[in-house]
Amino acid sequence: MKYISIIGSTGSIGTQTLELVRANKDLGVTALAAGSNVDLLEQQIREFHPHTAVLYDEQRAEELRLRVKDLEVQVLSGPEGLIEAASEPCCSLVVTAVVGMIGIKPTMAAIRAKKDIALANKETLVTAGHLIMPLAKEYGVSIYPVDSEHSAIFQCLQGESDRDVDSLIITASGGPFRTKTKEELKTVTLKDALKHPNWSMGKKITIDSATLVNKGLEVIEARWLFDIDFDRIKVVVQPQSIIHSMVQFQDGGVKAQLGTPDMKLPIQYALYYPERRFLPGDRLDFAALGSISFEEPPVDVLKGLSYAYDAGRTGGSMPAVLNAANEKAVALFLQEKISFTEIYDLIEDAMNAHHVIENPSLTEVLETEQWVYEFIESR
Ligand SMILES: NC(=O)C1=CN([C@@H]2O[C@H](COP(=O)(O)OP(=O)(O)OC[C@H]3O[C@@H](n4cnc5c(N)ncnc54)[C@H](OP(=O)(O)O)[C@@H]3O)[C@@H](O)[C@H]2O)C=CC1
Ligand SMILES: CC(=O)[C@@H](O)[C@H](O)COP(=O)(O)O
Ligand SMILES: [Mn+2]
Repeated sequence: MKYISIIGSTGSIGTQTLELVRANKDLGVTALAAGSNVDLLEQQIREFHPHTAVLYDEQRAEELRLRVKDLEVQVLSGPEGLIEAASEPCCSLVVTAVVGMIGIKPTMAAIRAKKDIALANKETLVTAGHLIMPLAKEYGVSIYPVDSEHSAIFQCLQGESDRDVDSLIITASGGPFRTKTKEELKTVTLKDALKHPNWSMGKKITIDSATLVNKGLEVIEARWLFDIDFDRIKVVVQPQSIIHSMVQFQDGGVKAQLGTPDMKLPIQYALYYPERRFLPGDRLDFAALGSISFEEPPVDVLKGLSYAYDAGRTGGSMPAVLNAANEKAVALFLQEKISFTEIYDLIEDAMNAHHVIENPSLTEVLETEQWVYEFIESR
């Protein structure tokens, strides 16, 4: 039996992870954590019987405590609750499926408790990769990528030697605004931005795909996961999202991982690595597909990717600035308080105003996040 904890169990990645638990009798759940969705977390507790359940929101946690008092489950709240869920003694792997920098501390706690990590929460590596990767090494913990592109690269790298790798080629769908002009982008709506062409995901990452910030975050995530320079990480638009990413080798050969757009494959690969398991679902029908195409990323219009290369190459606290400004800007866009293109303005202004801290500590990363929020609020 393999026991897992899921931080962010009520979201897109969390619920798909639980579908896999439901389908595989050798998986069990020790802890489930979410933000405020009391109804769904109650259902999940009744079905999966974790020892620990966490709602970040203390009031909702109190409501949950009353609702599940017939069960043997401890209900916790707040940042300490997330840390406890991530360090549950019986679990061997933590799925980090929470959205945003709130994932940093539970991920570090899980590593210190010697849990392997199935990492979906890319914001943690983007902002604190310089702390997370050495910590994982120190504690002998594996970090398995769940993000589809990074899982694809990880799959392509199996059986290969690092010294034979020339470059990583991350594919991008281009999002719903792939072919828009700068002028057209000014009038797009929230509804337009939430229509991802290929993937069904949480709202924040769906907006990030539309701005190309998602691809930028993924470039920085790849830099940490695969310990490779930015010059050797390339991005190509592959609008059908059939090729999930590729690795080019020194001899010119290229390996790609292909599949239908279904996150259950990368999640399952991370849960069972190095074993592959049967997974029901549609299979690719190449003849019916006819063709797959490639394009240059439209970096002059969708500026998220360029910001990320700049932030990544600058290093230090700059990726945290990019990420925090984006998290705040996307939240404002989702509340329809700013326009789509103002997401770029907020990121650019925050990055321009920031004085970089080299090799920031965790405290400095979190202070940088706070500085960005205050900077944006004071504008
Ligand atoms: N969805 C996808 O297909 C993919 C997602 N990812 C990455 O995975 C992560 C999760 O994305 P996704 O599943 O789409 O996001 P969702 O918005 O669907 O889910 C987010 C989850 O995080 C929980 N959460 C939010 N705030 C807190 C908090 N303060 N404390 C505890 N839990 C909290 C939510 O709980 P509640 O429901 O209560 O708000 C929910 O369970 C992101 O980093 C994303 O970039 C990467 C690749 C693909
Ligand atoms: C499923 C997944 O991993 C997402 O990150 C997805 O890749 C988003 O697609 P684009 O950012 O390429 O539109
Ligand atoms: Mn991805």
